Amino acid sequence: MSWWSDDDDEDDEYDLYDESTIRSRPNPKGNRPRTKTRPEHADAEIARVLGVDRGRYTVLLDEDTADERQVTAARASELRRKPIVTGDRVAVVGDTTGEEGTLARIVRIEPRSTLLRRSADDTDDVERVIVANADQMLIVVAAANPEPRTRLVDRYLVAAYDAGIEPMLCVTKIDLADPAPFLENFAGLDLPVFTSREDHIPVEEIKAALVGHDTVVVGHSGVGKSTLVNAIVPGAKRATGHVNVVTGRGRHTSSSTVSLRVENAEGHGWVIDTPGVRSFGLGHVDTASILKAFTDLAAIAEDCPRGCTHLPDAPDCAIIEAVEEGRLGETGRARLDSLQRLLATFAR
Ligand SMILES: Nc1nc2c(ncn2[C@@H]2O[C@H](COP(=O)(O)OP(=O)(O)OP(=O)(O)O)[C@@H](O)[C@H]2O)c(=O)[nH]1
Ligand SMILES: [Zn+2]
Repeated sequence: MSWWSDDDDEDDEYDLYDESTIRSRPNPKGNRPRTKTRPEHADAEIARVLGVDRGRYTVLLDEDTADERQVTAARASELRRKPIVTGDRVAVVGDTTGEEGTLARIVRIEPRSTLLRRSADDTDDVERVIVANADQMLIVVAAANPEPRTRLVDRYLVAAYDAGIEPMLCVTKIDLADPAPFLENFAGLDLPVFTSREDHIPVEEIKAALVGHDTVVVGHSGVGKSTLVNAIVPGAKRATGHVNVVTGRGRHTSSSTVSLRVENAEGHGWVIDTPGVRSFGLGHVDTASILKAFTDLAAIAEDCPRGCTHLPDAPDCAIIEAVEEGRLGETGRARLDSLQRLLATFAR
């Protein structure tokens, strides 16, 4: 089962294993809620969640110090069903030595700077969280085999914009097709673009963009994402698969989300590699969160009539007027086209 398909349900089966079986003594003072009288876990240490696997969390403690270590942890029952995801910063207590067979306990989720979410499909308002605290998204798409799909990239872009995450694009397999026609679709966006082929991956260029950031890497199965990640993070050992020449689909060879450290002479950053995405519903996205990614256009939209859709038939739309008057320069038209394409497809 894909980790994307239903994280919450997975937790159900494993609730058995969390620390709820270890009860604290009953509160002698009576009926105030137990959480209020509990110590505030002042001794808790803050850790980075590297990965989640069947109710167990791999967390990193004392990051960037001599004591840095990976620890296995379970969620405390007081967290109830709050999802904890890769990239979360959490407070852990208990045995945090990380020694074989030990299990620490996650008692708190720290406030998140960003949260990448999806819904089961576009009509679903229930959100699932995917990755926390990423500030960049690297969208990997193949120039061919499988054929690039503008709409899928649009979906990633909207998810990133909605979360306040900066998107970047890497087109792989440029030995198989010229990526230029596909890239024209995104000419109006401030989207850094890398192009890559297996025998000539721009490793240093990509690393330079990743160092100092937490980057979630997304892409459809078979696009060469693992090949790319393995090149950027030597030793990552992301499983690579083979594309079925008939269907163009890859086998789902990388099935879990992992955090990998990416390094160069300047420093390091984190790459969060997600398994091939099959569904990426955007039922929770609204017009405002798409528009806010187009900073310049958003400023102009303040002069739009109330409730303006900014779509081609919108009366007195200030953005459309600005573009028609040439006030947004040569790229203005392309940016408006991109905005309208995303709004028409995803906004509600
Ligand atoms: N021609 C060509 N093939 C490539 C390139 N990059 C990767 N491939 C091949 O594409 C296939 C899929 O690559 P992976 O790296 O496994 O793709 P993935 O996106 O990680 O796929 P999953 O593991 O299924 O998520 C492999 O056979 C690679 O050798 C490229 O630049 N050009
Ligand atoms: Zn408008």
